[in-house]
Amino acid sequence: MKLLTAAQTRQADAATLQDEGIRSVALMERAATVFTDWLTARLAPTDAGEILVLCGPGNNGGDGLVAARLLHERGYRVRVGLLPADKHSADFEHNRPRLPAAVPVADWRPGKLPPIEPGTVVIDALFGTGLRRPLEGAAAALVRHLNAARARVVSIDLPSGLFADAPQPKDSPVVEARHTVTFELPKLALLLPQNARSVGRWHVVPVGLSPRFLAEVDADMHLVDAALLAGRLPARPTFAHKGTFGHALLLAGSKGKLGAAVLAARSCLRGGVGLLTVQVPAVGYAVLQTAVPEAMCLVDPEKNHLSELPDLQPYNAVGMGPGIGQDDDTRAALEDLLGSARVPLVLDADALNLLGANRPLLDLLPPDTLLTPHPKEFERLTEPARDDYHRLQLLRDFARQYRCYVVLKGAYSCLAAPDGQLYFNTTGNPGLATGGSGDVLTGLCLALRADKRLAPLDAALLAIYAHGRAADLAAAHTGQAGLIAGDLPQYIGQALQELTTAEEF
Ligand SMILES: NC(=O)C1=CN([C@@H]2O[C@H](COP(=O)(O)OP(=O)(O)OC[C@H]3O[C@@H](n4cnc5c(N)ncnc54)[C@H](O)[C@@H]3O)[C@@H](O)[C@H]2O)[C@@H](O)CC1
Ligand SMILES: Nc1ncnc2c1ncn2[C@@H]1O[C@H](COP(=O)(O)OP(=O)(O)O)[C@@H](O)[C@H]1O
Ligand SMILES: [K+]
Repeated sequence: MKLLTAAQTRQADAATLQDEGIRSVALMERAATVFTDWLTARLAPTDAGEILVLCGPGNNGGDGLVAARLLHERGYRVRVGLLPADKHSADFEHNRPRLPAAVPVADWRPGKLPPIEPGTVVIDALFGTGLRRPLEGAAAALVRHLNAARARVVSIDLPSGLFADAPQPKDSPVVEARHTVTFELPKLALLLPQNARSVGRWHVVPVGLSPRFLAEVDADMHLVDAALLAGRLPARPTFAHKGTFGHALLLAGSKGKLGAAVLAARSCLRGGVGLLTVQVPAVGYAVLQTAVPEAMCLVDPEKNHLSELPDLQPYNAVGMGPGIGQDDDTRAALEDLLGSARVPLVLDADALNLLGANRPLLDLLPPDTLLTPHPKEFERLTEPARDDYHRLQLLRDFARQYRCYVVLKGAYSCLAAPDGQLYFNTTGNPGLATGGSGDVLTGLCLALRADKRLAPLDAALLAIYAHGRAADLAAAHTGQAGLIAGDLPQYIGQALQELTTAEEF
């Protein structure tokens, strides 16, 4: 699925009107109806009390007016507060007189803002994708007043005050919603940690935007969902043998961090690799052979840390990083790997920290290398980001400059491709916020990069999605708090199976 900018969202609206030959008030009616359906499915009239609908001057306010009318018709008690404005959109003007007389309407002016009782259900229809500048004056006063009340706020399309795809100044107010019900596609703003307090939980409701436009529009941001991945993971052929899926080499572990090697190795195997060899420092030999008997084990000459590479000739992909520490010898081995590898690389954790501490090594990164930093590791590779939007820009620039794939990990992990496209993952849950879950991702990335049938982009997309999906499957049994990284590998097979393309008839 594509992610649209605010400008593209406006174009999508216009294309929908044109393709369907309808007027914009009809689309507004449709949007407000699906919003109202969403709300009434979750909130009975008896639990709602009197719902307050706060309307701005544009089409977001128009949606609010229609929702107020529909809620009244469905037996809810409703009142409307209007933000005073010199000018209103045509569709707002169209719907203002259609409010039933039984719905009280008042202008909500600064200095005379009525109290909002705690627990009141408030529909925030002040501003949506048409916000042009940060809120100030009457709008800012109203939003501050609303945020001070401990209301149950549901925002239509976007929390008012938030730009759909750009940061706002820190001191400009934004509605703090419990739920944001957004139309057709999520907006970038909903995916970023810095907006979590405003967005609450977000939900997408369909308004039937032009499928033609959505197929044709040239987006540079995408959501990684099952539809995007359809057809990217071929079934295992009947006469497959272990060579079909590649031989991976994993360089992982140091004294006290052998667990990272074990987790990544198990994950790589569950990811479907044909053969796996793990090189660990001597201290890890018995650990690896016992914990992961399916993997072959090479022993580094050093006892406690990695110091050199084996002959790379047999391998189809090499992964390095989980638990390796940052010894000078290990840095030398990484440098050797960057200089000599002729197969896909996956770099994570301390391999990234070593790159960050030795920036000239970045120029040795082979094209199509897959890096999986969390935000702190990414900062070490680049620079501190001013905000989440700036971090995405740095991510995009980095992937372009080094022609590599970079997964910025977290909720809605973002993969940047060498062509500057961004892909936001939709699977996973906060149960993944536990030590070792990143090591599991590394192992899975390595397995899919070793599979010669997969393009680099597809391998990376499949890995981040299946990793999160495995966590969702695991959490159904363990709960989020009880989820540990060691639970994840056993669900990777199911996660991948769900994505596997059935053989065509
Ligand atoms: N255009 C369409 O066909 C549809 C639009 N929809 C709704 O329309 C919204 C977008 O509507 P609009 O484009 O009218 O935009 P908004 O309603 O989000 O805001 C635009 C209005 O606010 C004013 N404004 C912008 N920034 C301001 C600021 N900082 N301070 C004070 N006033 C400010 C503008 O002058 C304009 O009157 C969407 O978010 C969605 O809720 C839905 O009805 C679906 C269909
Ligand atoms: N709140 C969250 N929601 C979804 N995924 C998350 C969340 N927190 C962490 N993750 C995922 O968990 C993994 C954590 O990786 P990382 O920070 O490297 O952990 P570690 O170093 O302990 O292995 C990443 O894949 C990240 O996307
Ligand atoms: K809104």
